[in-house]
Amino acid sequence: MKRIAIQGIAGSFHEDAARRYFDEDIEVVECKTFTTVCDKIDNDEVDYAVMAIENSIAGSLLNNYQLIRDYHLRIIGEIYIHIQMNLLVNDGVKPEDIKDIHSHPIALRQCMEYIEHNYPNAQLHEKLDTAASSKLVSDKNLKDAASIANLRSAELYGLNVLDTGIETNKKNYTRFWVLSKHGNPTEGSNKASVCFEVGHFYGSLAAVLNTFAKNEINLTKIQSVPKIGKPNEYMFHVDIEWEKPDNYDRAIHQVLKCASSLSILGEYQKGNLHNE
Ligand SMILES: O=C(O)C(=O)C[C@]1(C(=O)O)C=C[C@@H](O)C=C1
Repeated sequence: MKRIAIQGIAGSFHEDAARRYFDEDIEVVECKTFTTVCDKIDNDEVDYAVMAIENSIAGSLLNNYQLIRDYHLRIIGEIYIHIQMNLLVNDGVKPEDIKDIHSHPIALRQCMEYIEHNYPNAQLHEKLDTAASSKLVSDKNLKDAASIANLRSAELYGLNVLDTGIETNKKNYTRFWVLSKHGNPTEGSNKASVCFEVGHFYGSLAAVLNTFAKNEINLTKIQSVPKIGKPNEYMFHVDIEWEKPDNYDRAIHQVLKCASSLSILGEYQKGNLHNE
């Protein structure tokens, strides 16, 4: 059975992403931090990892770009999960009892309008993941607290659903990458994630982007990530898609001539969007 590392515990969105991507029996290895996730792949303790890279409301997880580069991990796939948030409580807890709300910081951000409108005086507590907040509320049998998490965590930890669909924007998606230590391009790849640096002179970034355009390569995301310890220096991470593999090969060849460094982090199949 494949072993998959995630940041978080059973019932988190990471677990959901892992189970949906592999669509077979997997063993989920729970980790406290993303660094532990990377260590586990590096030490061959797991076969793959699933890692959130961006959310349609909260934006990119910049530190995860850095980790993937530092650990030389390969991106072998991606999956988009439709994120729906729920307010979960123990038996007998009513809305007026709630003084504390526990969740992952990004999940709290996704529900801020609801919280401010319904629980303006509640104390917010940031936890490592949404499921850990449900587990805490349940384990301690808190009668004045709620967690914000998904429905599976309510089932797993025996909580009741007080309110559902509480995220501010209903088009709330998180994109997860599937990572491995080694890995060849996935068969039938039509997407790649690459990162590069350019010199500090006019037109250097434009030259790289024009090379993609000229070769009919569709740029789906560009993200600049600061280089730690080197002020004003950035790595550019781009996601690109193609219809004809030859166009991709030619574009990469040409980019090598105009970028000062180029790494291909992974070539994989464009991910599907999964609804809850
Ligand atoms: O806390 C969880 O359940 C997670 O899987 C983490 C996470 C994230 O990192 O953004 C995943 C999806 C949601 O956007 C909220 C939280």
